[in-house]
Amino acid sequence: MKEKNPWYTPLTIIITVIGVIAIVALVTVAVLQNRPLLQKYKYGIVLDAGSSHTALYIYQWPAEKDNNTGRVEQKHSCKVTGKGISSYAAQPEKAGMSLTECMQEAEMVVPAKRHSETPLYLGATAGMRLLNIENRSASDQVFQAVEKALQSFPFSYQGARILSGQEEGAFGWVTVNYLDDRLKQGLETTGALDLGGASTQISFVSHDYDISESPSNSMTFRLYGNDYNLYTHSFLCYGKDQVLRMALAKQTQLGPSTILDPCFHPGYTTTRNYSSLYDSPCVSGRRPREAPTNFSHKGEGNFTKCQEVVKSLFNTTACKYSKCSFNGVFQPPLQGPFGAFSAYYYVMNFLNLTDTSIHLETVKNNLASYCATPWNQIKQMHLSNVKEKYLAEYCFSGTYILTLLTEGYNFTKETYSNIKFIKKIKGSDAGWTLGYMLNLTNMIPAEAPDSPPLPHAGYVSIVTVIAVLLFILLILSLRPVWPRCSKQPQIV
Ligand SMILES: Nc1ccn([C@@H]2O[C@H](COP(=O)(O)OP(=O)(O)OP(=O)(O)O)[C@@H](O)[C@H]2O)c(=O)n1
Ligand SMILES: [Ca+2]
Repeated sequence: MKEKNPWYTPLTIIITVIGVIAIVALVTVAVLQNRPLLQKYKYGIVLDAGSSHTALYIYQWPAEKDNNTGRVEQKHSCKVTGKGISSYAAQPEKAGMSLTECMQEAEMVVPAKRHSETPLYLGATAGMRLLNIENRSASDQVFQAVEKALQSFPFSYQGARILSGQEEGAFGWVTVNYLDDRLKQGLETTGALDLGGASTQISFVSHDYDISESPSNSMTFRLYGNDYNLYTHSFLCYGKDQVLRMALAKQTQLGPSTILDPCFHPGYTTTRNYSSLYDSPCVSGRRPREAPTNFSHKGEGNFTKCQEVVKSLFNTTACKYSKCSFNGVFQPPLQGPFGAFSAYYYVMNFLNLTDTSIHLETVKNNLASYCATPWNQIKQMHLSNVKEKYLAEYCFSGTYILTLLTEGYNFTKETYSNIKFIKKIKGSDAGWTLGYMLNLTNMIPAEAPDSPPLPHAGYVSIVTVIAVLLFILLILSLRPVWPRCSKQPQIV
């Protein structure tokens, strides 16, 4: 008699079909239930009203995660044409008008249905701090004009204000460490070095930092369940444009009609106006009594002499603390890696000196030979793609940066390589704006967010494996029944 295959019984077929359908249904439910929702974004806009220029940044993050784990990233940036808003002190309405083009761009970039819920902030830094010191009512008028302009756009306007130096430094630090994913993971943090046109900031976590020594330099944060005790300081007037004024003021102290400046290339010559040079609170006290209207500014191209001029702008003798950077400002021992951005990056990138693994002496030698290059030659090489104003100043700026880092902040030839000159981190610009927005929108929680114990893919795989195992078990448990019914020995 032909033996019937027990696997082909109707019962087995029915069980198999039902089992397969059940597994498919189970896995489909698991996949669909936990599938990330269709990516929808929310947006935030921050205007960085710096001393030299204004830039607009648009950030985006997944809509369903805005309160904790979602990654905020830079979606778009727009550089406002013209100078910083503080330069419009004499005609404030123009400060507002200058923002129009970038704001219109923002209207295009942010989807219309998100406009009304998109927060819009403007933060002003050292240029407005100086204007506020110099002429309070002019600074108020600039703000009024800017507010009026920003309110005419369909976003959720959240205000325009001057950031304190501490905020500027601390938010730059938050940005760098947020983008590097160091905060969420509780890793060692990166210090932040920001060099602007009118001020410069240094911020880092130092374990040897005793807050009580200088409470005004301390900022404490609790982020993702970790406590940070941040040291931060902003030096007003030590941004590269104001330092250049101070350097020129130092050299024109006696009111000569010609100065031979070691920080500019040999053959460089221009006429400058005494009044506009001294038109800043950073130098106004030094104006010579009997100065001619103009002076002739000629280059000499001598790095060593230039460094002496720059060094003379740092007071490194007076210090009432255990340790100081310069001008009597407390600074704990430097610690960890540092990211140096904004003008640090622009200048060192132009000079091809962003590689900090190169020995500091070699960096200085390269800069010295760049400074000694005749102005004509420099123009021939770069004028086609770099603005003449920037170009003329890179020797000075490079010298200032190296002097600030070594003589000011006390980086040594050994610790210089801890610095990385950076512009962007994972597509977002390094700067204070992202940290500012994250803080104002409470997007970094103080405590570590609860996350599901398993990632989505892991969950689906485990459900699938368990379902298949159960099914096999079911089949196997039925199996002993079949041979008994079909293979019964024949009793003769
Ligand atoms: N390609 C560029 C762009 C800018 N700069 C210089 O970099 C400085 C400005 O840096 P930035 O970070 O934009 O300063 P602000 O934010 O405008 O100034 P602050 O932060 O002090 O308010 C200015 O001296 C500008 O001349 C430069 O040398 N090369
Ligand atoms: Ca800046």
